[in-house]
Amino acid sequence: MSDWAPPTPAMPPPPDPNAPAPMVEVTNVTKAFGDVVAVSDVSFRVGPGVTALLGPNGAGKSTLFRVMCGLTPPSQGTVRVLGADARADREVRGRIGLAPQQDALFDRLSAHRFVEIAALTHAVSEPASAADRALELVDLDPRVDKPVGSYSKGMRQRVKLAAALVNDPDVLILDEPLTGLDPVQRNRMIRLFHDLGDQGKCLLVSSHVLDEVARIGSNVLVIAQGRLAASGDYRALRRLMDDRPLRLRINADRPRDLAAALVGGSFVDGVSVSADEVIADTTDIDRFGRHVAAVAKELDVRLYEVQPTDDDLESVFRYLVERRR
Ligand SMILES: Nc1ncnc2c1ncn2[C@@H]1O[C@H](COP(=O)(O)OP(=O)(O)OP(=O)(O)O)[C@@H](O)[C@H]1O
Repeated sequence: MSDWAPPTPAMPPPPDPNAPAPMVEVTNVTKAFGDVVAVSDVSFRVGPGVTALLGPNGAGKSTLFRVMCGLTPPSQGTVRVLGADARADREVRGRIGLAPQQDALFDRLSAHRFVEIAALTHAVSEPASAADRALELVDLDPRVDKPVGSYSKGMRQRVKLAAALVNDPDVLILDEPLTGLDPVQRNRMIRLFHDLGDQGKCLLVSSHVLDEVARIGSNVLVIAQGRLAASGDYRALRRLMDDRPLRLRINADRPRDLAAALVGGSFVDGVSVSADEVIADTTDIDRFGRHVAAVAKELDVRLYEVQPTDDDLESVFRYLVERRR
């Protein structure tokens, strides 16, 4: 998954015989809760390194992660982690580390005890020293004996990550691990992800923040409304997003005159007008902006504001989902 790839169709493409074996392989996975389809026909493969799973709240990221870890069965489709079905294969389950989104820590325990318990559940030998090492990896002092209930949000995130790391897993599934971290902690954490990826581990890291994703990893899976909306290299994805149609709101003193002059003009895909504004669609924002300014000058129309109406992340996701249909 190093280059831009169109979204995976219902049938995944045949595997490249020269590609390394995927560490996680999700094939046509659907997960429904009654009438709610949380994940819909998602397919992808990932290998070693860091892959970001980007999607707005409610997109299905946590559900997909839970299915991948074998915590809940898919309604349809298959998941293979390290070549096996995590639900059926105990050994493989032990090679997956999950840091869930929920802040499910036992508040009265110390961080060390919490992580040590995680080590015990994985039957790690010498759980106390494994907990020391995992806490040190995430920059927490294992000797601190305070209850985790007194920790900051960022520290609690790191305790969860230490618990996920304690059995030295090959596959790490991290659900919104950067939430609540300050910029310094965030940078350290991202560096740690890359170090682990460089060691050959497979990390899947979810986020709903587009700009954060660029730093998490160059490989990105975008999930929206339960579907895989796009996958591939972050820069290609960003270009695709930048090329998407934009809807602009133009406030001017004579909107009707301006709209009439814009209809059919260069870089204008559509125009509508109301009492006090023009709404215009374009796929070339820079040239469109220059065109509007030139037209307004020619007509002696006063421009107050030219603003995207839908330049938010939700619209990006909508666009990506719609172009798949
Ligand atoms: N156990 C469940 N029962 C019913 N519906 C569920 C269940 N778990 C998730 N859903 C629904 O599935 C959809 C996807 O939720 P999910 O938590 O996977 O999304 P997400 O991308 O992780 O978002 P968030 O970051 O807000 O948790 C949502 O509509 C959610 O309400």
